[in-house]
Amino acid sequence: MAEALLRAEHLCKRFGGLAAVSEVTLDLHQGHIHAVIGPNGAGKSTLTNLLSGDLPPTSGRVQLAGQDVTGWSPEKISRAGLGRSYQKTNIFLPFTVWENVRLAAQSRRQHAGRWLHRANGFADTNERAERALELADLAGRRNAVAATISHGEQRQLEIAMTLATGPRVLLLDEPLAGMGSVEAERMVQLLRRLKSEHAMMLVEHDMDAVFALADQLTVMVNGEVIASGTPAQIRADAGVRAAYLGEETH
Ligand SMILES: Nc1ncnc2c1ncn2[C@@H]1O[C@H](COP(=O)(O)OP(=O)(O)OP(=O)(O)O)[C@@H](O)[C@H]1O
Repeated sequence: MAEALLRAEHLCKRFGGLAAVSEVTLDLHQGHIHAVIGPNGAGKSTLTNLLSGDLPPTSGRVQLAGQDVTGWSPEKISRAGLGRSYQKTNIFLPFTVWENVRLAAQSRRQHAGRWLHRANGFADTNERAERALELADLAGRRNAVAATISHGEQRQLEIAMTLATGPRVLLLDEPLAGMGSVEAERMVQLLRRLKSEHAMMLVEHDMDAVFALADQLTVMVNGEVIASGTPAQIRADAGVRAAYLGEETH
């Protein structure tokens, strides 16, 4: 397999006496979805925050496309190619779908200051926003005010805003949360479409979606990885069934 686009090595995060993330090592590869699952409080959100730069690790390293990005700010990590969607929405509700995506695309251009570069920068930004809108299947809703679109469409918009920053690595935090079955299926199709061009980490509680999408799963319990492997390996893992999956795999 080609070199990982993102690599976490021996990541640890302590909050006082609590080890929220302990010695987590994982790789994300282009064209693969790596799902991270585990019960509430397992450390999945903390791990996501460590990879995106929202939290500094207590120890361990994060490499993005071969570069050590440990301790970098979220903005710098975003410019280096990592896109993250949040559980709590970043959408500006009074703005249209297009305005939200355009603003997200523009956030990548804050260092392109010189007037000579402006015209090109403007075209690039619009192009990236347009492509993100299409990838997220929202082109037909571009003029709708964000507050008026459905919950499922708002989650699509959040993905579109992440895509507009031009990431190679996507960290998706519960993209199916609160969705009905039709919306969930649409999101599963969307994530499938995004897979070939990105390395993706998916944190998700919907096990049907996880097992439908993931190429690899890492299972966390109490901050530790208790298993990592293909969906078939994880389904068959006695430790995982006992600790977490048991009831859902009957
Ligand atoms: N800022 C913080 N300060 C102190 N403890 C924290 C902080 N953030 C998370 N924790 C604790 O770290 C542990 C892991 O939490 P985390 O939110 O990462 O779990 P999770 O797997 O994402 O859970 P969920 O599925 O409910 O979102 C929990 O015990 C939580 O209470």
